[in-house]
Amino acid sequence: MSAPALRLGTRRSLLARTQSGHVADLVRARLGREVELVEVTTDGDRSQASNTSLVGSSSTGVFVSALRDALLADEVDLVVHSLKDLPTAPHAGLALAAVPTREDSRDVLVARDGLTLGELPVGSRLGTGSPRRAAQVAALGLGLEIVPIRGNIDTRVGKVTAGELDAVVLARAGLARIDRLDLVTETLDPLQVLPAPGQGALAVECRESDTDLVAALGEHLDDAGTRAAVLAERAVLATLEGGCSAPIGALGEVVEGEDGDELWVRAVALSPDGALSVRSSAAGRLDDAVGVGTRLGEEMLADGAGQLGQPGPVDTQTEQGEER
Ligand SMILES: NCc1[nH]cc(CCC(=O)O)c1CC(=O)O
Repeated sequence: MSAPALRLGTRRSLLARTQSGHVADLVRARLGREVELVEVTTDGDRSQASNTSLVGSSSTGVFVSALRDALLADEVDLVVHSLKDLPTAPHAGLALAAVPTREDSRDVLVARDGLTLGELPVGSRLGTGSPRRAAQVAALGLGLEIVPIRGNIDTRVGKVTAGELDAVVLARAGLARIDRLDLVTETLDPLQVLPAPGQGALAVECRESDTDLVAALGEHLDDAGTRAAVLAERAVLATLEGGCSAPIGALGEVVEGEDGDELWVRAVALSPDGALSVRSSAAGRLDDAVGVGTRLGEEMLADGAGQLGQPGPVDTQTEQGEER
């Protein structure tokens, strides 16, 4: 008798289904297991359906927690998250079984008339719901008006098409996954806009107690370079979260060094208006990814990253309000 089909829990949105379908294909091809997609309805999806505001709930990760609940209730065997939506703290009973090879981690501009950031006239309206994107775009000093927006990719792009906004900033990976890279008018250089920790990467999560599945996913789906990069980026974030509420960007990259692969990490913390920022970088070995990221975060705190925050209960780290 062959093993029963693995149940892969997924949200209903186009991006979620595409990501889940991609991992299901990898599992079929590399583990030789049958996979069945099981739809999990999240509070976030429900409140979108009823058009209720999500304000206040995105910080707790409604999209992530519904999938995790389904895992813990044994309704599904594995789930796929956008890694940048995962809280930095590990979840009891769950294992980050695999981090597959990531998509391009950069942010992109989708602007009217094919314009790039530098070509947008002063006073142009640029939409983003991400404090990290808002602060970094403001820091460029282009005189753009930053307009807070939320909603899924279609909703955000639709505001440009409708003429309500001149441009929006999105994750390139999201557009790539839904096959809409044709919308991109500029890919933003990480020297100007550093992506969110984990951006462009997927997290494959399952029950820690499913040790065979954890091992098989780790062996066949995990990409060591991607895992090292995102572990370092998340270690920067976790370290800064302790003493800093400022928006943070971080990007780890694996480069070939003289003695084999090296991990390079760049990070930025900014005041919400982008006027102040602390930037730093660090390098190290892939098997010391968490150490590299942690030391980088500590150095940024020593450089004053803890003094960049803002008053009020604004959750600057979540970018989930933008997805849905
Ligand atoms: N902001 C929410 C979000 N969470 C994950 C993605 C897709 C890209 C990724 O996997 O990093 C997006 C869309 C975006 O940022 O434009």
